[in-house]
Amino acid sequence: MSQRKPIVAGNWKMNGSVELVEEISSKVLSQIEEKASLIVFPPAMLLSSAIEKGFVTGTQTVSENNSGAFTGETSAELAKQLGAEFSLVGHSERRSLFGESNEVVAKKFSKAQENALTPILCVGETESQRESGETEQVVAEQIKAVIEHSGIASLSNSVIAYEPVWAIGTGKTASPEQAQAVHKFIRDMIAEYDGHIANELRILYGGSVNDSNSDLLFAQPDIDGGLIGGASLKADAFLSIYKSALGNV
Ligand SMILES: O=C(CO)COP(=O)(O)O
Repeated sequence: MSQRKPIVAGNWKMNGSVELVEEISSKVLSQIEEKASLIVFPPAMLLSSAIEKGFVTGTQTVSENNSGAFTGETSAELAKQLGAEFSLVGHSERRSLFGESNEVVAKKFSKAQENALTPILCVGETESQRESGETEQVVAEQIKAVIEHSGIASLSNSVIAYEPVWAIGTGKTASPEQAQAVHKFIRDMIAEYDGHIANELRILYGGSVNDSNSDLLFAQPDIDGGLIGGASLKADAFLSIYKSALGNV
């Protein structure tokens, strides 16, 4: 069991509604305890509603630019003004559907921090990369791109989410042992730069987490909570996953 405060984060992707913000807030917010954080990442259009209801929030991505002629982009500066506190960067859907390279993700990470948003850096391998034994190399490269761009100290004010691409939205969760092995690899890799940062860093697991597998996943020594997709859209399941995190501290 770690001293790190766990996080249960809900990535709504392009789902949800004003009604869902209301429903989840009314069922979940009264159950929040100091010892574990709950964060929601709604679509940008619902950010204000979620903040008004009292959620701790973040954006699902940020632009690597501050402002200007970038139609459709999400500004870290404006998100901060609205009251957002976090931003996902490098989610695998952004990498695969919107062509975000490790270098672009590193710029977004730094733009989030420049605007006092805490980045949650998403990393993870595809199924074919796992099958060919490249998991550690892929994850290491994704993290090293950020270290090269912003320095190792930048990780002290960030969170990492390990989300194997093959487990996202597929119902194929990584086993607690498989997830723990990669989380430990990430922590050990960062410890080679700075042991203190590695020890303090929260590393979340994401990929088909639900209220039946969250207990065992969160009990692993290097898993500090979860980044939840589909199950974060259902108030009861999301609450029960949050309670798994509470149960592990
Ligand atoms: O992508 C995810 C969270 O960012 C995981 O999604 P699922 O929980 O729906 O697999």
